[in-house]
Amino acid sequence: EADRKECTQVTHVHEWDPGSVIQAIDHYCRNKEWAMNVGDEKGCILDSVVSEVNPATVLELGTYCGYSTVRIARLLPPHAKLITLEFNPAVAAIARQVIAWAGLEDKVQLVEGASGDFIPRIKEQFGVKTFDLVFLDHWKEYYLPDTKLMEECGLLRKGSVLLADNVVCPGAPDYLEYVRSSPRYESRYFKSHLEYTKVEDGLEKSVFLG
Ligand SMILES: CNc1ncnc2c1ncn2[C@@H]1O[C@H](/C=C/CNC(=O)c2cc(-c3ccc(F)cc3)cc(O)c2O)[C@H](F)[C@H]1O
Ligand SMILES: [Mg+2]
Repeated sequence: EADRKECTQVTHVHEWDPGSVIQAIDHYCRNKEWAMNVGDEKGCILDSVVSEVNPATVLELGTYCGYSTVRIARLLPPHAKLITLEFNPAVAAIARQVIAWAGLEDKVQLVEGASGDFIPRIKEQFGVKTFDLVFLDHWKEYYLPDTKLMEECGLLRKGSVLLADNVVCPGAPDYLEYVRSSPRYESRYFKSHLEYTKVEDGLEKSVFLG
């Protein structure tokens, strides 16, 4: 199981490496202007789940500025692929820079478009059969419909892990109800805090049982 080790990051800012990109964003959002990145506290839980799953294929719904994209991609084994979906072009352009600064372009495929349109096309367009890990961090009311869509499109296999941000704040009640009551999922809540604040939030890790 993913442990909740305190993850202390000591990074030497030589050139733009993933650790210094992560540190720079966290520092700015904690001290200058809040932003809805998963952040350092929940980020450590994300790190431990990624390390535990050691995925060859990852799907991220909601790239935003690319903070969690960098957190995930930096931990992927060689030849692993992360597809991240973002439908706001301005935000996608920022994420591309953040991913490039971290030197992770060859592990990440940022696709501009809406999850509802792209999920049904991922198989034939990107040659992905199933995802080992899905990180949900887009508009919260789409967590459930998109999860059902991924099931219908056969993108999940026995053992696929769904990790959802913000299941408490802002909350995704219908999604939580679904993954916690469905016999097809084994779900676990990782209690944490809303990024850069003391407000409760957490990640829900749900293993698809096939
Ligand atoms: C619907 N399909 C989509 N397809 C592709 N990209 C998408 C899609 N939907 C959104 N995007 C893209 O994904 C991002 C959206 C992220 C939404 N995130 C949040 O709202 C969110 C909100 C809070 C929050 C908490 C407390 C408070 F007081 C204020 C805010 C905290 C969090 O960690 C969040 O993740 C991006 F912006 C949008 O273009
Ligand atoms: Mg979030």
